[in-house]
Amino acid sequence: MEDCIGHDNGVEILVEINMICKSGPMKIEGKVAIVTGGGQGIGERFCIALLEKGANVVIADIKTRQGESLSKQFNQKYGLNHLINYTKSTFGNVDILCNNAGVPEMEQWEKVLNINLNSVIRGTKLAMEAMSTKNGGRGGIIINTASMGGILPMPSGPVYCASKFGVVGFSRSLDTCYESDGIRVNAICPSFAPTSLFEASIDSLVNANQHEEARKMKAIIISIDQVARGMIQLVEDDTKNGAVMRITAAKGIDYQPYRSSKL
Ligand SMILES: NC(=O)C1=CN([C@@H]2O[C@H](COP(=O)(O)OP(=O)(O)OC[C@H]3O[C@@H](n4cnc5c(N)ncnc54)[C@H](O)[C@@H]3O)[C@@H](O)[C@H]2O)C=CC1
Ligand SMILES: CC/C=C\C[C@H](O)/C=C/C=C\C=C\C=C\C(=O)[C@@H](O)C/C=C\CCC(=O)O
Repeated sequence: MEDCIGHDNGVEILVEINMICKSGPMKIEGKVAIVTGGGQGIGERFCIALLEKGANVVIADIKTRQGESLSKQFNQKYGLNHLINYTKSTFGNVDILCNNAGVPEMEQWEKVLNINLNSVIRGTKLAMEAMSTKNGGRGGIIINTASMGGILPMPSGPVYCASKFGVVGFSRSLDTCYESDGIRVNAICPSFAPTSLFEASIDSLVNANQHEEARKMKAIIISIDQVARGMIQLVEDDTKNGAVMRITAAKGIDYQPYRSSKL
């Protein structure tokens, strides 16, 4: 939650007032995490970061071959039982959900909304049922991958942008779930990170002769490691709930200030 606390030379001072949910950081070791779109790119890096912290990780990806091959690699590196490969069977005690799968702007715009927004809503609702302390669950954290395109307009990807604005609004609106269900929901908004999705978007711009736009995007690139660090920070910081984390080349990891979360 953020509120305006005053004015300084006409500039409103915004401050984040985040509810303190629990004392001490959330321990990731031994927790069960699901990462959608975990087969490559940002999601793959999320899986590694969670495994390094000792979580059990379920990789949920449409590219099953990639997911299976990663499972094998991760099992060798992080030991057996560190990977649970069938999402449904683990939903009983899921602690962390990273709703991360996503696609870039494409002609079939309904598909963009289905994957980038509807799946995030569906996944969140399913996980909340499993996590809710009201249903005997032990609470948990949901991190929805949005984008800086969920904060700023994107003339080259209006539907992608709409989907990510949706993810941000949805995640912020669920900040009350901690009180009733023991679940924190946060959104993470990276700028541009070097992945297949990013490369595909650059190619589309180049094919459309939008070289300047492509150049600008490449000039403010961040690393997928930075994004994973942000995700771990959101998981471990129990004070973050309904927060919108930005990750940009200009400012690194910080939070989007909003005037008020409530009507
Ligand atoms: N790369 C970038 O510059 C940025 C990406 N993002 C977001 O980060 C997330 C991950 O993107 P990247 O790693 O860049 O892309 P990527 O294309 O490298 O990886 C996306 C993964 O999601 C999977 N996926 C796609 N549709 C799926 C579905 N229906 N079910 C399950 N898995 C599915 C793909 O198979 C792929 O493994 C996306 O939500 C994207 O919008 C946000 C900001 C910046
Ligand atoms: C279409 C697919 C390509 C990339 C996917 C990605 O999700 C899209 C990102 C869209 C927009 C990114 C904008 C990034 C902007 C910046 O990093 C800086 O201009 C903003 C810097 C600081 C913002 C904080 C502030 O307002 O002070």
